[in-house]
Amino acid sequence: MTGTVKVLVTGAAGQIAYSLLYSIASGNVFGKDQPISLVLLDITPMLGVLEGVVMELQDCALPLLKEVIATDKEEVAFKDLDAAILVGSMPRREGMERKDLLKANVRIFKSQGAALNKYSKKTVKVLVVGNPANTNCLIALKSALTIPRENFTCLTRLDHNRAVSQVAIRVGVDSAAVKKAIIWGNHSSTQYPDVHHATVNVGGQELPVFQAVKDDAWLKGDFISTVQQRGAAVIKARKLSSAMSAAKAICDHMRSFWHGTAEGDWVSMGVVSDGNSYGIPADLIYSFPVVIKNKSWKIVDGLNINDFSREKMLQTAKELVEERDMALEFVSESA
Ligand SMILES: NC(=O)C1=CN([C@@H]2O[C@H](COP(=O)(O)OP(=O)(O)OC[C@H]3O[C@@H](n4cnc5c(N)ncnc54)[C@H](O)[C@@H]3O)[C@@H](O)[C@H]2O)C=CC1
Ligand SMILES: O=C([O-])CC(=O)C(=O)O
Repeated sequence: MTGTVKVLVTGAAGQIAYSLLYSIASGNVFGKDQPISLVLLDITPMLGVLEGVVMELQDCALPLLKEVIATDKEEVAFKDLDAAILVGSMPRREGMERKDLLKANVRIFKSQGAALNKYSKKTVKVLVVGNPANTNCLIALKSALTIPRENFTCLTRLDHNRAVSQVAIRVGVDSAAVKKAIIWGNHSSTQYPDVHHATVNVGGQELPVFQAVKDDAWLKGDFISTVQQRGAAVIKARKLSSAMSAAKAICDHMRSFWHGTAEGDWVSMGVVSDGNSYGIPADLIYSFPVVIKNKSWKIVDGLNINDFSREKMLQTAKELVEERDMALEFVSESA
C-alpha cells in the first residue's frame, strides 16, 4: 500500500502487545496522518487469541488502520516491513534470572533476524523488546547481514522513563521537567541509571539533578537500585511483567526513532557499540544516550565520566560480553 507504513508486532497475542497495538494503530507513534498496515505474529497455539485481538482492532474503527494481517508464519510476517517491534519471547517469571531465558530466546531471534534479512525492506527499523533484549537484538542483527547494523535497537526507554519519573517524584515536579537522564548498558539489574548530566526544571530554573535533589546518598544508592530492580518489583507485585509501562516506552522509543529527539534532550536506546568513545567494547548492543535526526541515531559524545560512573558502565558491559559469548555458543550449537 503506497504511503502506508508497514509495522510488525511479534508476540501480538501477549500482554504487552495488548497495551501497545491501539497506540500504534491510532497514530500515536508514526504520526497522526500516517496510514498503518499492522502485521501481528504469534505462535500457532495463540492464533485463536490473535483472532480476538484482530476483532478488537477492527472494532476500534480507527481511520489510519488500513490493514491487519495476523499470522504464525515468518515469511508472511516479515514481508516488506518498514518497522519491526519484536516483543514475542518467553517472559521472565518471578524468581527467574534473565540469563535463564537466553537459550530459549536466542533461537527465536536468530530465526527472526534471518527472516528480516530475507523478506523485509533494507531500511527496516527494528526494536527488540523480548528479554534478554540487548543480546536478543545482537543475535537478530548478526542473522541479518544485509540490513545495516544501525537499524537494530533494543528497548531501554522503560528504564529511562523509570529514572526520569523517580527523580520527578523526589523533586515534586512533573516528569517533563527532567531532561538528559541516561541508562548505560544492559536492560538488566546491572544497568547504570546515571543522572550526573541530567537537569530538572524547578520553578522555571534549570538545575542539575544533584543540586535539585540535594541527597547524593539517595542518587548514588536507592535511586539506582530502584530503577535497576523495577522490573523484578513489578513482577513480584503483579505476578506478571510490566506491560502498560513497557508499551508506553515502546511507543516513546519508536516515535523518537521515526521523528527524532527534541532539541536540548536525548534518549536512552540500546544500539550497536561499535566506535563509541566511552571505552565500551565493540559488537555489543549497549544502551547509550543518543540523539536522533532523519531516522539516524548518534551516540552523545564527550560527556565527562567520573570514576563512580565508569566502574558501573564497565560492569554492565562485562555482563553483556558474557551474555553475547553464551548466546553465540547457543547459536553455534543450534546451527
Ligand atoms: N525490554 C524491556 O524493557 C521489557 C521487556 N519485556 C519482555 O517482553 C517480552 C514479552 O512480554 P509479555 O508481552 O509480557 O509476554 P507474554 O507472555 O504476555 O507474551 C509473549 C507472547 O509472545 C509469543 N511468542 C513466543 N514465541 C514467539 C515467537 N517465536 N514468535 C512470535 N511470538 C512468540 C507468545 O505466544 C506470547 O503471546 C518478555 O520477554 C518480557 O520479559 C517486558 C517488559 C519490559
Ligand atoms: O524483567 C522483565 O522480564 C520485565 C522487564 O524487562 C522490565 O519490566 O523491565
